[in-house]
Amino acid sequence: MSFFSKLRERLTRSSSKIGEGLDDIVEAVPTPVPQAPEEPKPAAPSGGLVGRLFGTSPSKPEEPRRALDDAMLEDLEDMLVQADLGVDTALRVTANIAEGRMGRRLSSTELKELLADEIARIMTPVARPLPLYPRKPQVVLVVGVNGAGKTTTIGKLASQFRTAGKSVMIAAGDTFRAAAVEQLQIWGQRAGVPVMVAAQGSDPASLAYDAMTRAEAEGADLLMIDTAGRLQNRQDLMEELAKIVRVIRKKDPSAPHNTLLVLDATTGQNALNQVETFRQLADVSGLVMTKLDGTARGGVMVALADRFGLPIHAIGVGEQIDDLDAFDANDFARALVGL
Ligand SMILES: Nc1nc2c(ncn2[C@@H]2O[C@H](COP(=O)(O)OP(=O)(O)OP(=O)(O)O)[C@@H](O)[C@H]2O)c(=O)[nH]1
Repeated sequence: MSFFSKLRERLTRSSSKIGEGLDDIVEAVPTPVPQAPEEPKPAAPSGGLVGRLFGTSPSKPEEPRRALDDAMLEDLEDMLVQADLGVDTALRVTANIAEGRMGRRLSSTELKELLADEIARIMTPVARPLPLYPRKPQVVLVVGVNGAGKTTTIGKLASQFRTAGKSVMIAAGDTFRAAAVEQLQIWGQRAGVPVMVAAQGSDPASLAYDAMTRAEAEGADLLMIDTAGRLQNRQDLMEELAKIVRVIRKKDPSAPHNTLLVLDATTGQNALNQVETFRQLADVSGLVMTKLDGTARGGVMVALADRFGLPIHAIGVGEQIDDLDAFDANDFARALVGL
């Protein structure tokens, strides 16, 4: 199954929330024909947005339509806020949809197309795969709260890099949690990648240093370093992360080359707070969003992109090794609105 099919199939809780929300908005106050003008249809559809909107659109003549007015915009805004886009983003998206269309009679399909387009416009600049550098080892520091999906993401990424012919090494930097280390070892085995561990409770920075030394000696392309996610004591965590960075910079002043923040989509708006917090703790260079399957809160991705503009490198839609892929703005936007 292609990742897009998987995304569309697994994003159903978010997409039905938005898709059905849009159906309800249009059907709440259907405008009888022909009280108000419809969206103008060009004579010859030419593909792209115009073609999708007016030419090949599956919108049938009998589809209910509602004239775009302030009340409809307010409904749209409320629905988007409830779908976790956040107030600012919902306002901006709604205003853009309204521009030049007041009074037009829109079908739900047309509204979905318009919304997908607005979402894609916000998300396209942040849809950037994890950049790969010629530097060996490229050091990828992985941060995020416990349970966000760091271990799983490291395992999935390691497996994909291996498949792409890269040699990868993992350092289990959450040395306090034996279970976290074990999980990482299991993922390492699955991905066919060595996992460096240290005694429970030992200094993660010292493990990071040893891992750097080994990765350099073995000529590894990538070193992925897992970290603890205890936000209960921010000061400790900040010092721990700062020390890891200090120590690996003794080996390579340009490291870490990426600091990935892993976020759990099911936390909704809380993901925004986590970005704020981790940006104070570490120099976050990009995001990975996990658990988009089984949550109705996928809209938070749009809020994240709109608020922070940080690259979104990958998204996770399940627990299996191939359930992570690069983030594609158009695929995501269309899947999210239920198209
Ligand atoms: N449904 C779903 N579950 C996921 C996804 N990514 C991770 N998980 C699950 O989320 C749980 C936590 O993931 P971990 O990778 O262990 O999270 P972590 O951030 O390393 O957490 P700690 O090990 O507690 O620090 C596990 O049960 C994973 O299987 C995803 O994309 N979808």
